[in-house]
Amino acid sequence: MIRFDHITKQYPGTNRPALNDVTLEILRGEFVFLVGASGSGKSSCLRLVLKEEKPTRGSIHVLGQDLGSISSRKVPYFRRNLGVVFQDFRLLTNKSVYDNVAFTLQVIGKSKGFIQEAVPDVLKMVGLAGKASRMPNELSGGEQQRVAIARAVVNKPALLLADEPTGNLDPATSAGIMALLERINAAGTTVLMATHEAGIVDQMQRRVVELVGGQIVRDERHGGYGFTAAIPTQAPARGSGPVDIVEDPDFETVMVKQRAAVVEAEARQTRLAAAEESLAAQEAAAAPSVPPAPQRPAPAPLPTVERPAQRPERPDTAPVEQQRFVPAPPPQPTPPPAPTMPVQRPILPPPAAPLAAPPPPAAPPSTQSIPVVDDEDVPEQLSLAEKLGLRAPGENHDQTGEQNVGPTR
Ligand SMILES: Nc1ncnc2c1ncn2[C@@H]1O[C@H](COP(=O)(O)OP(=O)(O)OP(=O)(O)O)[C@@H](O)[C@H]1O
Repeated sequence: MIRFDHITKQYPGTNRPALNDVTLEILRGEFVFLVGASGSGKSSCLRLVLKEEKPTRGSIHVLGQDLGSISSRKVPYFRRNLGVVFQDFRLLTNKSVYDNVAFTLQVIGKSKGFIQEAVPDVLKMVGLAGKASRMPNELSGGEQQRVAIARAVVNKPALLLADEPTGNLDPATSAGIMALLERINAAGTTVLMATHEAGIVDQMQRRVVELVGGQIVRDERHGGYGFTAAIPTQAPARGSGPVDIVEDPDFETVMVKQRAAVVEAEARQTRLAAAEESLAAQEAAAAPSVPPAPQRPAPAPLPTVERPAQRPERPDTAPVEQQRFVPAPPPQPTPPPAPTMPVQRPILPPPAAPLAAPPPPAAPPSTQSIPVVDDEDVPEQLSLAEKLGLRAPGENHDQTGEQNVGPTR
């Protein structure tokens, strides 16, 4: 699903790498937490998977594709197989909940009929079926994040990347968001989540990959947050009830459809990767001065066993061995010693009723700056559609995104 082979990432103008010789493999269906102190390289990992950044050294394979062989022009198509959720939600503030989710499908040219079926389904899955016509500023923070998750998964991605998705939420609301991500993972979507939330990681006991100074220092099958828990976590607010995620009786029907769609999307991606490999081989044969592309490993077989509807795959079937990664000592300046304070393990509340918190102001869309290194790099400022991988960088589009949207090939 994701493979980093000896990845080093050094940003221009810096004197030490953000990631230093990182080798990591994440298999289909896993739920992986990426933890580590601020600046340890978590977001850099996610940006590399998204191909927002290029590694300085090493190779990355995602969904069977060597990212080094994907041209800038094809990056948006590659990203259609990924869902991305950010800490600041990044909703379109002038569009309703329904339209925020539908927008993702409109820009990739899905039919009106498809959108009219898919959007209510996914809103049901995230527990917002009754709030489709609300505007983002009429929602709580947790609800806004659920819209963002709905938007990320409506296209049935095989892989969901989440960069601190609970960073702006209180503990009770965070627990609800995590329950939702667990259910999405149970439907077959692989989840890679960067987080500082010790309580969540400790509670879920999923695979944990810990970074210190750009190197993996721990890769545990059933991990807790570990020594990086220096960042204080809030106790649940008094009176904040647990969060109702999905109590709709049709929920399991929706999840069955979601599972089938993810399997289908993976099969489509495998076929696409094989076709692109064949095309690359033909192009290489036609241009003898270009060295042949390194051979890609055969795609892993598709899952043949349905996962249980209620429970995600438990770690005892996970393919990772505890503490299997023992990194070499970092050659760069030694990272600060791990804090010796005991790990905080706040108890997460059980899922149940929605919070009545006042809606926070919608976060403005973030414009992340990406350094330009050469012509192959993605442009510095990306629009939302570009950021979502739904439109080629630099491609013309209108202001609202409601007109002239469609497939870019
Ligand atoms: N665009 C950039 N240009 C230069 N340096 C960068 C850039 N992005 C990140 N870095 C540096 O790379 C290192 C890793 O940053 P990264 O954002 O990956 O860390 P992180 O673990 O996600 O941190 P946080 O938890 O605070 O988000 C840091 O030292 C950071 O300053």
